[in-house]
Amino acid sequence: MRTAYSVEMVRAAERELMARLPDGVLMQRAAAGLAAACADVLGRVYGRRVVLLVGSGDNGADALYAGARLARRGAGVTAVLLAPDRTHPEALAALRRAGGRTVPGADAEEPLRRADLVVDGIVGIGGTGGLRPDAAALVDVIGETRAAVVAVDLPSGVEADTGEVHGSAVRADLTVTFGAHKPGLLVDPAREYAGSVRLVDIGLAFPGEAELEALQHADVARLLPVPAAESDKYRRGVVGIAAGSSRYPGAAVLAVAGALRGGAGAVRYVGPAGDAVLARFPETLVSTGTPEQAGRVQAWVVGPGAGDDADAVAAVLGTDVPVLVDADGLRLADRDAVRARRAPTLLTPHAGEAAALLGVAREEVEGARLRAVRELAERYAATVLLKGSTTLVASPGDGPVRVNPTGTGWLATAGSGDVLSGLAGSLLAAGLDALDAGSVGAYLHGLAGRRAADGAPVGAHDVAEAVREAWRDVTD
Ligand SMILES: NC(=O)C1=CN([C@@H]2O[C@H](COP(=O)(O)OP(=O)(O)OC[C@H]3O[C@@H](n4cnc5c(N)ncnc54)[C@H](OP(=O)(O)O)[C@@H]3O)[C@@H](O)[C@H]2O)[C@@H](O)CC1
Ligand SMILES: [K+]
Repeated sequence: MRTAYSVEMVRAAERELMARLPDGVLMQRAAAGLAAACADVLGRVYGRRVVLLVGSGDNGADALYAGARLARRGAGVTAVLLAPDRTHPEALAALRRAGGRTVPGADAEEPLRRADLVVDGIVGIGGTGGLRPDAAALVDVIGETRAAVVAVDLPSGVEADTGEVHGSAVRADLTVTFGAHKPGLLVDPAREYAGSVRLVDIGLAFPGEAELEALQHADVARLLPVPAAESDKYRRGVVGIAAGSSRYPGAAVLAVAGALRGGAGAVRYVGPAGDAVLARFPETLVSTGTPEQAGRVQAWVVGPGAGDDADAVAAVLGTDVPVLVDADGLRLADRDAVRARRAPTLLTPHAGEAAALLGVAREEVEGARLRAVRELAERYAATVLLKGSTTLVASPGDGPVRVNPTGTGWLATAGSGDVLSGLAGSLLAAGLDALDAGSVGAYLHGLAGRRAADGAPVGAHDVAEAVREAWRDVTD
């Protein structure tokens, strides 16, 4: 499991460790890791031109100490001091001893334009709000150069705890982060500014819960249902799909396609698209009538392509088995009925649907995904999977939010969400709890999207087909 910790927890871990170590040890560990990463980016250090952007805090000090290491290996290092009077004195002295030179912020443009590498030490976890104007002006210049950009701890200007970006921020090729990932490094839009992320272990220990968790192959393999020798379809779980309409029969087919690959023992379909479903998947148990009249089901998926069938949504919410609500179902679901449920409920909105549920603009959700997903989970007293450029899954309360690491832009294709709802619903029927079903479903779905795309556009149907390949990848 990969984890990310809030600034508050990183600070607490830092205090605890610093109390037991001589002064400056942590910063030297950070600087050594940072310098090594910069050397990797440069390939050859000797003779290369490195510009450090140095703010007034310890983030700038890390940059200075790493710059000193690079200067000792023959790089030409120039430090741009944004706050010359408040620069970390020892770190500055170390850079000067190593032969580095300094310039004030006003003279940054010329060295920046000639740089091979820019090290962003403007601000780290101590930053709040967007960058100040002098720092923001430098960011604009970096954007015009060919230099590689390495961010220290975080790209300056992004919010460490939320992944929000207010105003301009540094766009890095690589972010070297210390002690733990910060939430912003894993959540868009900030994640996109971070480039690739390298974690330098400086010895911090975290007794409490993480803010974010990202499943890895081994975690998913552990959670995936495996049929036992004596399994029958009911023990493996039957998932009911109440989806599709005469206008959107395809949504039903795709949800069933996902459900068949999710590990349930059987898929039951209820709705007006039974013929289309059977034509494609003869193994489906199709019933006409309402969800209450269908046979035994261990979890329901309701909503994809459902049009205005509010009765089906209400009927499914009234059952005492786990329920996944997606697409039209989200609009039709009564909030109090969701809140009143005792069995697990998983809502799977994309940003537009989440915005409608929260009564805000879509951009607001996209700019603050973590906040939006937690807020929805509280309001609905349900687990919420927020789809998009970073898919997040949150249950009510303060526990860690799951962030999906396998997403790909290729999944932004019509019907892809229907496949995910079937897949995650199937995992619910197989006995996973809502947080696990949502995050394992998103993981497999993302991997399947990558597998199916392999660098070229895909349709949702291809993604469903590739889920088995993804499953094998994970359990291999
Ligand atoms: N945690 C650890 O274990 C370790 C942490 N380490 C390192 O320490 C870093 C944290 O250092 P930190 O606490 O000194 O804060 P930091 O990020 O440098 O920023 C504070 C300065 O920035 C300024 N400033 C604020 N907002 C701003 C803005 N929007 N735009 C521009 N400027 C802004 C603010 O100025 P002021 O408000 O005072 O004018 C203040 O002086 C951390 O990220 C990591 O790199 C490692 O060395 C080793 C172990
Ligand atoms: K930084």
